[in-house]
Amino acid sequence: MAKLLVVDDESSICWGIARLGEGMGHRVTTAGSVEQGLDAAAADPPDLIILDVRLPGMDGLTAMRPFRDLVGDAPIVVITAFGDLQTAVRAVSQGAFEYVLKPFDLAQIRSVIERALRPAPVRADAGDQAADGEAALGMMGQSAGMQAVFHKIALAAHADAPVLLRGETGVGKEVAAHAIHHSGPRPDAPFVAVNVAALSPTVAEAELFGHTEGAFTGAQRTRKGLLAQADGGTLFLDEVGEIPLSIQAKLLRALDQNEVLPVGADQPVPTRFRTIAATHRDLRAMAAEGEFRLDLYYRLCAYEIELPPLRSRREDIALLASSFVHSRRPESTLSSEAVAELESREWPGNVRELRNAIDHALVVSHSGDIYPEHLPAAGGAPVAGSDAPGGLDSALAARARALMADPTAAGDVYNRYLEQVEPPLLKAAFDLHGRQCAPAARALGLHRTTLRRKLDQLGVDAAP
Ligand SMILES: Nc1ncnc2c1ncn2[C@@H]1O[C@H](COP(=O)(O)OP(=O)(O)OP(=O)(O)O)[C@@H](O)[C@H]1O
Repeated sequence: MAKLLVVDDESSICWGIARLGEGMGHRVTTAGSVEQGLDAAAADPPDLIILDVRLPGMDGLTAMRPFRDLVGDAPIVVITAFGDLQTAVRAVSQGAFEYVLKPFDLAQIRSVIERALRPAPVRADAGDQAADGEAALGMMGQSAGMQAVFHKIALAAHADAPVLLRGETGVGKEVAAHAIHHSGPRPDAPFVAVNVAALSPTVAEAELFGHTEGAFTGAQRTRKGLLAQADGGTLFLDEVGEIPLSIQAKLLRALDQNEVLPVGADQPVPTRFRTIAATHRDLRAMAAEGEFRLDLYYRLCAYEIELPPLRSRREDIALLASSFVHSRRPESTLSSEAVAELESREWPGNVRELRNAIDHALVVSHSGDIYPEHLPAAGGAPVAGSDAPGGLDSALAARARALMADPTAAGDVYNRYLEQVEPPLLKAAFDLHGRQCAPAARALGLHRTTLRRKLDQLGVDAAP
């Protein structure tokens, strides 16, 4: 039997966990505030603490240190309804055993209790480093998908394992890489970002590994490569799927041996850094096709974090959009109609595209608030480098959703939708057939007078 202490101001949660703990054969004490919890822990130190973050008086995260002083290494499980990146990072960096999001089910808590009380052969000491670099932690998201990402970032920050960030273009892989670096133990060490796709294959080797004076035409002096510049810090390899095969073996050797051989040099230069790589491509599939070395893939991907596309976490759109508006022009607000329109779109370019749409709207709306008419047209060109379905289907789906969300279209959505998609078809057919109604109508399978009437309505000069 173990002693559990539950600190939460929601009595129903205390009650539920207490019944669960007792059912598991443990003795459970509950407290509605940190202050009461500290008194209880001082009187009878528990073997496990389950601690809420938002509490009246001192908050749960601040309370972790005084609890630690009382209970030593006993596991502390943090629970919160308000997960954000800072909370996750602070909880993990202060040695939380686990970070559980509300609402949770009791089966989840049961499994955490079982694991927390299991004697651990080695318990990782997450150390005492406060999470600095808060500026880099401006990563936002309230969706369950982003909460899970924050948790993984927090775990990754305090491990040295190579991280692979996966996700479509614009989902936030680079901000996540910064967050991992700045939340880790060496936030002031160099963070060297390399966009591999932007490196020309001819100079990639010299850029990455450096070169000696005279190593090739134009190499007028010795230059330190990016891998050597990252020494002691983090190397962020963006678009790592684009790295030329010819360089992959040399990169793998450098990562394995913690040294690089600059072009033209005969002596390696030591360098030790953590790698964070990012890609929107499926590296495993590339490896199967022989386009990416499998051994390099394994070397880069000890820990994988998948960033979900924005269309699968629509609840983040209003939060992100409002904060982009606020950070650029605090006196403007985003109307609820604009939010509905933004939430209806597909965002193949993800958060980057959303941010650009807000920038566009801020220009168009001059100094006022933002309404749907200020936003750029939905479903722009597919975003380069994206595997997202950015084309016609998503543009049409976005229009459909916008109409469904428009109260003035209620009961007439079908006709209103056709009114929007039909004109480009009719005009294209008309133009393609030399602005002749008869052949255009034949190609479309419409009666000639029907086409003429429709073109008249559109204001297209369709005289026979
Ligand atoms: N969760 C987030 N909170 C706030 N801003 C974000 C978030 N995710 C992305 N952004 C912003 O969106 C833009 C694109 O993000 P980022 O460059 O990290 O994407 P990426 O996945 O690395 O894109 P690419 O694959 O094209 O390089 C940046 O301006 C970034 O600040």
